[in-house]
Amino acid sequence: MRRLRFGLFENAQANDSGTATWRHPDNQRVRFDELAYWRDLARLCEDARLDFLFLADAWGWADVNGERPEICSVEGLDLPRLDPAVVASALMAQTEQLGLVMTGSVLTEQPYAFARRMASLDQLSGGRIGWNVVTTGTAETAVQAFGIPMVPHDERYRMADDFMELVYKLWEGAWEPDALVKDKGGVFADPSKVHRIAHEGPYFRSHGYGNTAYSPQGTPVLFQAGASPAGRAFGGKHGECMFIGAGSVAQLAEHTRAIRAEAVASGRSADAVKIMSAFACVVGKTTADAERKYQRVLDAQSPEVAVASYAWFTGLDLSSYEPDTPMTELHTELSQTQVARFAGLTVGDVLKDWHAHGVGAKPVVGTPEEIADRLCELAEGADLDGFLLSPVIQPGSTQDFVEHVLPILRERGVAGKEYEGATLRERLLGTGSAMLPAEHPAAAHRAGGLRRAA
Ligand SMILES: Cc1cc2nc3c(=O)[nH]c(=O)nc-3n(C[C@H](O)[C@H](O)[C@H](O)COP(=O)(O)O)c2cc1C
Repeated sequence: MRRLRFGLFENAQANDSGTATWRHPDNQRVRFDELAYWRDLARLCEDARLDFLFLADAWGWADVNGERPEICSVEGLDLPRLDPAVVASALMAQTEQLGLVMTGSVLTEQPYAFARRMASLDQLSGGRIGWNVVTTGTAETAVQAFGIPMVPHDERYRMADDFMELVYKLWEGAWEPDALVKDKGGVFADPSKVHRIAHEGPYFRSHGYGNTAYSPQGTPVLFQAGASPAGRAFGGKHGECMFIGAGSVAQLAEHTRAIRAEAVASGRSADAVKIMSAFACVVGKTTADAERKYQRVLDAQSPEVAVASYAWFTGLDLSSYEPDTPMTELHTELSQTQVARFAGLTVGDVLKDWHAHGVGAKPVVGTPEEIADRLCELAEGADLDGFLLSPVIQPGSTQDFVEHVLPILRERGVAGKEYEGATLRERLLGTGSAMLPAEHPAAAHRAGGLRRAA
């Protein structure tokens, strides 16, 4: 079996994934607004040699009939949060090798400013930055906050394509990697390696010079998690690493086949995209012990969050439908995945279940051996390249995984013991280069001879 990659899913807010676990006595997530919480967590990841810490993000909030329900404040469901770029920036100083991946939205960001922010992070971290490209699941409320028009689901992916082309020009084409000479007796930068860029796209335009020079990776490692047909096509074209939700071997295998087929359709090789599934687990000394531990997590959560939480991700108010309405009758311009995954169920079923794990799936609950077995079964059966550990509570879930499950995976030779490669791209993609490979669409925007040499 191939060597698997591991990342930790995080979110700079008190709760995660549409659940409200903050009341659990051992859950430290409620300290998301303290630097010490993030420092300790990042060091835990780095000491365990996890490949990266991922900071998810959302701009929007839950909206039911034009109002943010009170339960959202009572349970800290959707807001408040911190900016992931600021958290990543703080954490690069607390770590030396850990990859730092953050979500950034093509709907709300300005590409020129965003390109500079990411290049700055990549520069100062020595090439440890990844960007999870999202079109924003919570778009309907986010656009109100930004005072911009709503863009329908599939069009947001066309907008994303345009955004990518512009940031590729800035990251790959504006400054050549060896443009900075810094020779005090000669030149600071070689003018022949600094290029004017021009972009006149359907959504974005920019003319002029890049505000930052070529960073260690040029383009940060590109992550993507769209699961709708438009999302998969976008991921197959641009993504280097795709996140998929948790599921059965058959469900995950269907996802990986579709994503790899999209990569091939975009002229890339099937394994150019590394696919990581979200994975939550509750570890116990015995299966019964783990079940008890999980029950305490469930008991800490209020079922009242379900309506608001589902509306946050989909804009749909499930309380306004008859409970026996089939989920297939519902449509959203927000996260279509969160409707499609419940195809065989009714509105009532989803309302009963959603508060327990929100966008996530039920965790694997068991002994370290049972969890390691399940991870191996999923990876092998569904052609996965790794897992994104989704903690149930923090830092307990991460500690349990690192102390009890990871050593078993190492013994089996499926998890690495040391970081290999200096940059996040070299480590995750095994490309032997910090730069994107020549077959990736970004490489077409590279300036001069570097494009051919890549
Ligand atoms: C592991 C994982 C992490 C995700 N992180 C984010 C995130 O941080 N922000 C966000 O808006 N959507 C996030 N998503 C959702 C997707 O990126 C995508 O926006 C959503 O599924 C809607 O697009 P779709 O209809 O194409 O699936 C995540 C999905 C998965 C599986």
